[in-house]
Amino acid sequence: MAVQINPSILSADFSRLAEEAKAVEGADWLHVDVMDNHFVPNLTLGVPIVESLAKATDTPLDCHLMIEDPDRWAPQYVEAGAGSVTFHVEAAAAPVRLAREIRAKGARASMALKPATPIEPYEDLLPELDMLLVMTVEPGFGGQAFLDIMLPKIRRTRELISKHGLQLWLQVDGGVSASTIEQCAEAGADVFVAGSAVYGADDPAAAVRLLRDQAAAVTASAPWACAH
Ligand SMILES: O=C(CO)[C@@H](O)[C@H](O)COP(=O)(O)O
Ligand SMILES: [Fe+2]
Repeated sequence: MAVQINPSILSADFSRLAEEAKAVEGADWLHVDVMDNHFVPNLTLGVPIVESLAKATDTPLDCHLMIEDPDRWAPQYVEAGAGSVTFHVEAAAAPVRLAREIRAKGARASMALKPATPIEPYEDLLPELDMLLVMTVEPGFGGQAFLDIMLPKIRRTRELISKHGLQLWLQVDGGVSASTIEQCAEAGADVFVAGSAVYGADDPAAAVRLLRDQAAAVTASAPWACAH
């Protein structure tokens, strides 16, 4: 699979969301951070805004739910138009049932791990997922510094995906920029969320292209990338 770059709308100007979404058309997905001020200490947006964004752009929506009770809420984000819905395993009561429900409703099912959550206990869940998100900052805010101590977890996750011969995508989110994306790609990530690195650039669409070229140059020689 080719590498994918998902700009995070969290770093955009919220008074011009539709324009900001259009500014990154050409990106693979638009990453939408949903925060409820309970699972994380920040409050962003919810179902009605996702519904509006889905109408405002042709780029598919990658909804990252940083909320309590995703078992109840995640299906509503599929109905709102998200093409991919990520729930946090730390918040889900029944992650397998939830992943199956998201898929049954027609979206890609994805599960996220906070920095202190290991991947190993969830090895058996991987076949239920279309994507696994390894957070490279503590969830809650854009513009934080990349946690390079997450690189071994990215590497171990890629090894587990290869060991089971799975096709699921491995996403990284938090502090991904021109100076960190290559390390993430080397470790085995193939889907890259970038907020401040894209929306903080003078030309967000060009920033997406540059990040994609950087990551692609690394994964071109990765054995797991060739197998896709
Ligand atoms: O989920 C989150 C933060 O919790 C992210 O999606 C951020 O929005 C990424 O922003 P940058 O770290 O790239 O600025
Ligand atoms: Fe996110």
